[in-house]
Amino acid sequence: MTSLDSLDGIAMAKRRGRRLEDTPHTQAYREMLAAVRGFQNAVVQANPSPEELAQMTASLQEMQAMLEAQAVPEVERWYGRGGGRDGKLQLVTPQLRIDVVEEDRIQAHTVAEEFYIGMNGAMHGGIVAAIFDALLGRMASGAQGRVCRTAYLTTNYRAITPLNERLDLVAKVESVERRKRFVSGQLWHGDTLCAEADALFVELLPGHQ
Ligand SMILES: CCCCCCCCCCCCCCCC(=O)SCCNC(=O)CCNC(=O)[C@H](O)C(C)(C)COP(=O)(O)OP(=O)(O)OC[C@H]1O[C@@H](n2cnc3c(N)ncnc32)[C@H](O)[C@@H]1OP(=O)(O)O
Repeated sequence: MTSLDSLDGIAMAKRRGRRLEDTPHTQAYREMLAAVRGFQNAVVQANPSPEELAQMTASLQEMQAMLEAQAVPEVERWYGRGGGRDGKLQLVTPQLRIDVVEEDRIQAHTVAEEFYIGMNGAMHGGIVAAIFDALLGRMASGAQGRVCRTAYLTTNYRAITPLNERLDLVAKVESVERRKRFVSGQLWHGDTLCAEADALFVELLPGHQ
């Protein structure tokens, strides 16, 4: 562990929350992550032949070794940064695009690819919750970039959330009490409310992880 691995949560978030500089090198990283997304979508849809599987496994192991040789401490990583209206460089959820940011309300949209499938064309419920965690966390963070953690997040699934279709999201601050921000969110497919969530985010204190 290096000294940079042991920053407190606020210091780490301030370092990791900075927008990633746009250089040919970081652009190449963005393109690689987009290729990984494409690969994930292809993986879940294909039943390759044994020969193809052996070939792909060998290639993947080679690429994994290349990446492992370039591993850096969390604070220096590009993964998870990005920010702005195009969302972060990450693979946990579909890419979230922020359309409107107000003091107590955010509007965003996304399209979830095949990788995020649960069953029978519906998005996996854990991914729906992860989308809310990211969006509501962004809402709690606000323009000031408060560093918060999720204390609880309750998701209600009202209708199937479809893949490969535009989904609209809205997040609101319901109330604020000291370090606590109670926020809510909705996920819509057209006129259909697919899911809604209530969450509490607590602002970290210096020294908190
Ligand atoms: C579209 C988007 C594009 C992206 C664009 C980038 C945006 C960039 C932002 C990203 C945002 C990501 C957001 C992800 C965030 C995680 O996913 S974090 C990971 C999941 N969460 C965790 O691991 C948290 C684990 N829990 C903890 O660390 C601690 O319990 C907490 C939550 C920090 C609270 O601990 P604490 O600071 O010691 O607080 P504590 O004194 O116990 O309690 C403070 C108050 O909260 C209350 N409280 C605490 N926990 C609870 C609870 N579970 N239930 C009810 N009340 C509670 C207490 O009762 C107390 O209330 P009051 O006495 O003030 O009335």
